[in-house]
Amino acid sequence: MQRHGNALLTDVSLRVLPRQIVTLVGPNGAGKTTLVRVLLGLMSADRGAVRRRSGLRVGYVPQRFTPPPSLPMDVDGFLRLAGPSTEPQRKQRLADNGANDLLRRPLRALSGGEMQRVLLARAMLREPDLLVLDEPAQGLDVQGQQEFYALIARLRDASGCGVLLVSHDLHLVMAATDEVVCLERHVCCVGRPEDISVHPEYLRLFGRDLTGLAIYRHHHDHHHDLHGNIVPDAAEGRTAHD
Ligand SMILES: Nc1ncnc2c1ncn2[C@@H]1O[C@H](COP(=O)(O)OP(=O)(O)OP(=O)(O)O)[C@@H](O)[C@H]1O
Repeated sequence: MQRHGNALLTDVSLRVLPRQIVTLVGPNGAGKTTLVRVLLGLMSADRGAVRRRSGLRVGYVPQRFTPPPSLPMDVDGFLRLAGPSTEPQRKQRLADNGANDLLRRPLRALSGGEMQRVLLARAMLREPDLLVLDEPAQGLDVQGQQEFYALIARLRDASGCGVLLVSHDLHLVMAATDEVVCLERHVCCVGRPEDISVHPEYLRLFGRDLTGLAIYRHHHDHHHDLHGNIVPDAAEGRTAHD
């Protein structure tokens, strides 16, 4: 996929199965959001195909949502915008997310963590087969992120939906994910966390200290030109870089 002569995504392939949590990690500008937008049908790729199971329902949780001042509504009003639902259903979705007391709260009064739970409740009201979350825990503290990822895993267990999660927080998502896909405009590395966490290639890509806060080190046998195209290092006599 190219835009304005820049290669945004090249040779990307990924699959999300029912009940599976797939986490997309990669540095800033790696194309994670672009890939999510292609998968959601909001952008079209120049080549390739997106295959959806027939009748697939998708729930989406964006990176962040700031309600405009011109939208004075409470949480219940916001959830009603998601589509037809009853008040007990809306209450239940909030309760599932540990946000029981937020139904009558003005949307603009919510904390960052509360807003993410409301956005998740809104996505789950659609009873999705696939839940897509683009860096949903950004802005939460470490404990808040851990709780949020654990909540996503519980919702997956309860509903059986597949989950595609975008995250920078490799060390936190490791516990909650079934498969990690590392993207830097192409797929650098993919596998089950327990397998790739001991794989030399994975350690080379992400650093060795997986017990503490993971140090995000990204090693390559190639580099990218100014347009994002992949250039093998051997072609220019370069050595691998961090
Ligand atoms: N429509 C577009 N036209 C041109 N360039 C674009 C377009 N959309 C995205 N880009 C560029 O593509 C690159 C990838 O952007 P994207 O938002 O997908 O990355 P990301 O991995 O989600 O980054 P971050 O972690 O910073 O959110 C960026 O350099 C961005 O400027």
